[in-house]
Amino acid sequence: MDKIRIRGGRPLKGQIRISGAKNAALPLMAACLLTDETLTLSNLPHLADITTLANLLVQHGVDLHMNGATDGGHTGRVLEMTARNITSTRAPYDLVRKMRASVLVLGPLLARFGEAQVSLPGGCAIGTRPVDLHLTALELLGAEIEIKEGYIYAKAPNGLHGAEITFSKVSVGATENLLMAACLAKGTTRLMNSAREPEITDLAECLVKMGAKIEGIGSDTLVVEGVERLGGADHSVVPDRIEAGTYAIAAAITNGELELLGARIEHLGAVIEILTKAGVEITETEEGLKVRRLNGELTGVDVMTEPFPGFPTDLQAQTMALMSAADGAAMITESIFENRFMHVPELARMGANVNVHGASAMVRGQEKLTGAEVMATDLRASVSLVLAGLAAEGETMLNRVYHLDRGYERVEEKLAACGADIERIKGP
Ligand SMILES: CC(=O)N[C@H]1[C@@H](OP(=O)(O)OP(=O)(O)OC[C@H]2O[C@@H](n3ccc(=O)[nH]c3=O)[C@H](O)[C@@H]2O)O[C@H](CO)[C@@H](O)[C@@H]1O
Ligand SMILES: C=C(OP(=O)(O)O)C(=O)O
Repeated sequence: MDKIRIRGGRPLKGQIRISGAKNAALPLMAACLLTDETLTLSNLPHLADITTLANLLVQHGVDLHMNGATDGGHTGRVLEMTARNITSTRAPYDLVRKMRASVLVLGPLLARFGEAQVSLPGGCAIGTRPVDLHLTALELLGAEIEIKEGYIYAKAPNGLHGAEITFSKVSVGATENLLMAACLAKGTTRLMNSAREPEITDLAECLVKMGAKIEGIGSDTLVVEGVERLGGADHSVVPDRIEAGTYAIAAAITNGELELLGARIEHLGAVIEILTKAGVEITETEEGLKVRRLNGELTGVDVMTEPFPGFPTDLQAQTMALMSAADGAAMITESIFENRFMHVPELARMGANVNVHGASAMVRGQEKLTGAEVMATDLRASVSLVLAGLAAEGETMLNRVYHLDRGYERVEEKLAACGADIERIKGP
C-alpha cells in the first residue's frame, strides 16, 4: 500500500488547476444508461472512483472509451460512453461495495429497461448512509421494490410515471437518482426539498443537453416533464469545489498564497464566509480564485455543516485541521453524517486539541502542530491529515493513501509544484 511522506513548514506558493468534480462526474457517468446514443464527458478527473464506476458500466454492457489527457492530465480526460447493448441490469456487490455512488445506476436502469438489481451499498466509515429515500421515491414513480439477499430488486414492467415527491430529508444521491429516472417517466414529476448542490445542477444541465425537460434547476424544486427517449450529448464536468476548498485551506494553513485555476466563487459562498472570518483573503482572478492569509494570523471560527448552499460536510475535516492551527477556539458541528470525526484521533497525534461532544467538536487552536505517523480512515479525513502535515513541524507519514486516491487527483504532484516537500512512497 502506498504511503505519503510530508516534511511540513513550507508556505505553498503558485497555481493549482482544479480538476473536474468527482461528485459531478459519477452521476454524469450513470446518466449514460438513459440513452442508446453516445454521451461524451470531458474534464473528467483521473481518480479511483471514476475507474470503479467505469468498471460497473462495462459490466452492464456499456461501450466505453477513455482518452487520456495529452498534457499530463492538466485538462482532464475525455470519456465516451454508449449504452446501446446493455447485457445486464445487475450491479453486483463486488463493485457497489467499493463505492456507494454505484447506487446511481438504479434510477437510469429502471427508467430505461423497467428493471434493475443493485446491491445495497451498505454503510461506510462516515455513517450508515441508508438509501430509503431513493427507494420510497422510486416507488412513488411506480417502481415495485423488494430487498432480498442484500440486493435491491426493482421493477417497473409498465414503465415509470410522474409523481409529486417531497423528500423528507435533503439527499444529494436521492435527488440525482430521481432526477434521472423522472426524465424517462410518463408525465410530470415534481421533486420537492431536493438537494441543490452544484453537482446536481451540472447533472441537470447535461440531461437537458440530452433532451430532458427540467425546470427549476438550481432550486429545491425540480420539475421534470418526462420524454420518450434521450439522446447523446457532450458535456464538460464542473470544477471540483471540494478540491478547490481543500487547496484554499492548504494556502491558509501554510501561510502561503495559491491561485486556484478554475475555482468558482459561486460554489464556495459558505466556505469563503468562514475562511474570511478566520483571517483568509480570497479574491477573484481572471482564471479562478487567489487565496492567502490577510495579515498572517488565523482565528478560530465556529462552523456547522449543512446541505448546499451551507458549509459542505466534505470540507469539515479539512476545516478542523485549519482550526487546529488557528488562534483561539472553534466549535465544529457535523449535521450531515453521524460518524464523520474519525480524523480527530489522528489529528490529535499531530498535536491538535479536539474534544468531541456528540455531533460537535471543540477545537482549541495550537501554536504548532507536529509531524507524526497517521492513518487515513476516509477520503476527506485523509486530506485533512495532509493539510495538517503541510503545516506541522517535522515529518508526517500518511498510511492508507488509497482513501485519498478516491478523490484527489495527483495530490502530491499538485502540492509539490507549489513548494510542498511531499512524496509518495510506493507500496508493494
Ligand atoms: C458521490 C457523492 O456525491 N457523494 C456526496 C453525496 O453523498 P450522498 O448522496 O450519499 O449523501 P446524501 O446527501 O444522500 O446524504 C445526506 C444525509 O441523508 C441521509 N440519507 C440519504 C439517503 C437516504 O436514502 N436516506 C438517508 O437517510 C444520509 O445518511 C446522510 O445523513 O452527498 C454528501 C452530502 O453532501 C457528500 O458528503 C458526498 O460526498
Ligand atoms: C463522502 C464522499 O464520497 P462518497 O459519497 O462517494 O463516499 C466524499 O466525496 O467526501
